[in-house]
Amino acid sequence: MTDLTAMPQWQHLEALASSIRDQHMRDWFTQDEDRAARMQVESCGLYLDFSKNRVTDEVMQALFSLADAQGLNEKRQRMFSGEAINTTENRAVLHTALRNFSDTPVLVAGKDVMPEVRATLKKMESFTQAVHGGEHKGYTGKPIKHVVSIGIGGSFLGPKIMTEALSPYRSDAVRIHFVANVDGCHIHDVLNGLDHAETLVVMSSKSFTTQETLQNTESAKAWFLQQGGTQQDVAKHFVAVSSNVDAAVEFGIAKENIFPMWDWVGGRYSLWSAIGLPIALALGFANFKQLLEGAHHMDKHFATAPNDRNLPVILAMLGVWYRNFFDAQSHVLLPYYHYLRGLPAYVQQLDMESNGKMVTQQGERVSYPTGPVIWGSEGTNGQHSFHQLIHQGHGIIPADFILPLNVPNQDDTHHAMLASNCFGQSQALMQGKTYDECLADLANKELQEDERARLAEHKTMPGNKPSNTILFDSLTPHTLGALIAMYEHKVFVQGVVWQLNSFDQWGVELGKALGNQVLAGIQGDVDEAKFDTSTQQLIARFKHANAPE
Ligand SMILES: O=P(O)(O)OC[C@H]1O[C@H](O)[C@H](O)[C@@H](O)[C@@H]1O
Repeated sequence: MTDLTAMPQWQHLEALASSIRDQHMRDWFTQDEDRAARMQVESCGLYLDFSKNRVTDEVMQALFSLADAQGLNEKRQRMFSGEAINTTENRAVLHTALRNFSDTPVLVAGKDVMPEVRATLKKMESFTQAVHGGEHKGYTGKPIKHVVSIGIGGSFLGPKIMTEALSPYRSDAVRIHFVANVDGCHIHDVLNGLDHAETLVVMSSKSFTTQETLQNTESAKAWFLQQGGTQQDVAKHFVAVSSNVDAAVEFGIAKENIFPMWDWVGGRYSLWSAIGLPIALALGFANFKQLLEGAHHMDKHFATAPNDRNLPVILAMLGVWYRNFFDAQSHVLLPYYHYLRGLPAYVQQLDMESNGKMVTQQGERVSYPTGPVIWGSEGTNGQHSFHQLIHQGHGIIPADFILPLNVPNQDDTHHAMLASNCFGQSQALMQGKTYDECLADLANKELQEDERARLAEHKTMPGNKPSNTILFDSLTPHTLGALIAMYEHKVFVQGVVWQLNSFDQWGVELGKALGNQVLAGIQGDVDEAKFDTSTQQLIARFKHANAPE
């Protein structure tokens, strides 16, 4: 494989980066009245203004050439058609099949997966309707009023964050609660006060081997039995979602209560599968289906739109530009919508678990930076804390501002303030405030000249800080589906450019394995001498603090 950094497309980008490094976006906007009108795209209900980026038309074309040279078209086609592009686990990558509402079959090793996908959706629909309609009753005959969703990682973030984002669509039929952490405080707080006879537990684990989820489900089961349920009643109150059906049955979940998924669905891409059951239970199946349809819409856009009109491709290549040619270490997501406050955490797993890698598909060490740190939180809160660093800190942190143009049940003044803060921040980041402007502001102050100069230096904002602004009419399930799929495909495109396998997660696997070994150490099942001395002393302290009196 050619070294990425030796490719002519890469070197051309390096030259372009040097040539524009000292230019300011502020001047570009003044000199080019059409800039904003040219650098905008709209599709699937999402509008993107990417004009506040440190790019010229020539840079964008050069970025697209790099994507093409890296085989984006062919690799995208291979993903959609079910080839085993996850080459370290020899798996297809088909979250797109889970939301495929076309008639096109999707083959994995020669077998069409669509009939199974449709059958599982049907099962989810019937189950959701039975719970909401009161036909699925608890063991005492009471209807289900509370759903406790247990899972972690992709089996938690998608259901939790999508449900939260679509709060205005929540069904009154049930209340949903999420438990992820193995920290007992979490499950204790959630179960405390619930009536076991009207509670349904949805246990979600693709692998059915995840320690946290197994333990939390055991604790929920113990609580259920302690409250008066019997082993026989468990079937009415516990269902599971897993690709490991045998392990789920062995664990004690009735076979008919298991919603299948498949190894070609990655954990962080799984909300579209039966892992989304808690979303359907919280919002109703019709809304869950709308979410899938929005994502399908984005899939079609991603597969067919030319690069310069293609939302995921544009976002991905801007990210490559800053990561590789401007040394940006991180990327910040700023949703200006309280219900979408979980988006940074969602994209954190999606992006960092996918592209936080240093070895190419061919097993060679990369010689260039790959996935950035993803972080962020809701606006306007961040403006009163970490935005300081984005405005005046060292280096650049590209930002995505995300705002619904309409919000349900809200005061117009609040929303106008929210929007003006959002637009005002991206404007401030772009234009900054010059030393001379700051000096002029201090002109009337009774200060010595050198003091005035010193203060002006502190107040100067360099500007030239890049951002995208993503707007949509209101956050419907359809729009949210499109938004999430857009970020999924952005991550895919970057993985293609960086030559990574975006679909495995060996780093996480090691942590899981070592965690289990340490547990065996704490429980006295293995010789502690096998651990390093630091780990030994930590275990010893823990044991001492927990020793029986
Ligand atoms: O669904 P499970 O098999 O329980 O896995 C839950 C999570 O486990 C790991 O930490 C993986 O890195 C995640 O991608 C996955 O979502």
